[in-house]
Amino acid sequence: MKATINNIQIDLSKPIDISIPLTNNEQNPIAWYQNAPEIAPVTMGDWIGKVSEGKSSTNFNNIFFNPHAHGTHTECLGHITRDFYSINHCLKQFFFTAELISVEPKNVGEDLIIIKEQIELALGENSPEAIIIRTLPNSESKKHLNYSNTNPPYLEEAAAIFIREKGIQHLLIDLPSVDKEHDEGKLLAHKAFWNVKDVNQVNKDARFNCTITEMIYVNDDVIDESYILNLQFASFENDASPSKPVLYKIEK
Ligand SMILES: N[C@@H](CC(=O)c1ccccc1NC=O)C(=O)O
Repeated sequence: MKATINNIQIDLSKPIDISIPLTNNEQNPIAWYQNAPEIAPVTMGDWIGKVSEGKSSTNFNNIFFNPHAHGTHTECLGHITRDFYSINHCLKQFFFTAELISVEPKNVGEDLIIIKEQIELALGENSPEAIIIRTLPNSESKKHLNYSNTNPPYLEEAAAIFIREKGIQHLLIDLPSVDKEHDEGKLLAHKAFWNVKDVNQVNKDARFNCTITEMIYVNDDVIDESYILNLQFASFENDASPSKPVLYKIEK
């Protein structure tokens, strides 16, 4: 099935899924000092919600997980504000022009940092609605890592300001955070991207409709270029929700 969006043609039968599957074992990626997610049958007395156990006609699992800690998720500025803002209210459109770029974070002291100049160079003249940042090296282990206390790479504040000033509304990255793991709550890149000046009293010109998606994984065979992004998430009324970003190649 092909679709033409403005003058752009995409093939809906060729989705490129850049989400990470969520499982209930140690193979699942983990961040922020959590244990693995739990997916297990409901039990009531000696009844167990699992067909293979012989008592239930259906498989009927409870799931316990944390959107920020356990995989691909999309968040709104409610992630850092005193007041409650929900991703389900902030994000009401789901198709965007997008640019995939690959960058190798730079060694600065003990940190690995993505700097403004790298984003600027990789974007060139492009002004997409969404930017997808694939960090190099692009090890498959990103789908299984326990990031806790590993000080993963992050975006410098100037890079986040640059992305905001470019008018880019959606930022997707294959790391657990756009900010340094232990930063005493400074959250410089989050604040810069959303233009949040005071988390206790959100300014009117904060970017309420902009989102950050973390812990994606983009396979090596997907090349850096322009795509159409379909950014979907489960309709949780929460600052963040597990999400399923999907790319479509632009057919020339
Ligand atoms: N860096 C923050 C913590 C932080 O960023 C964070 C903590 C728990 C869950 C998610 C977090 N950030 C996600 O982008 C701090 O050190 O206070």
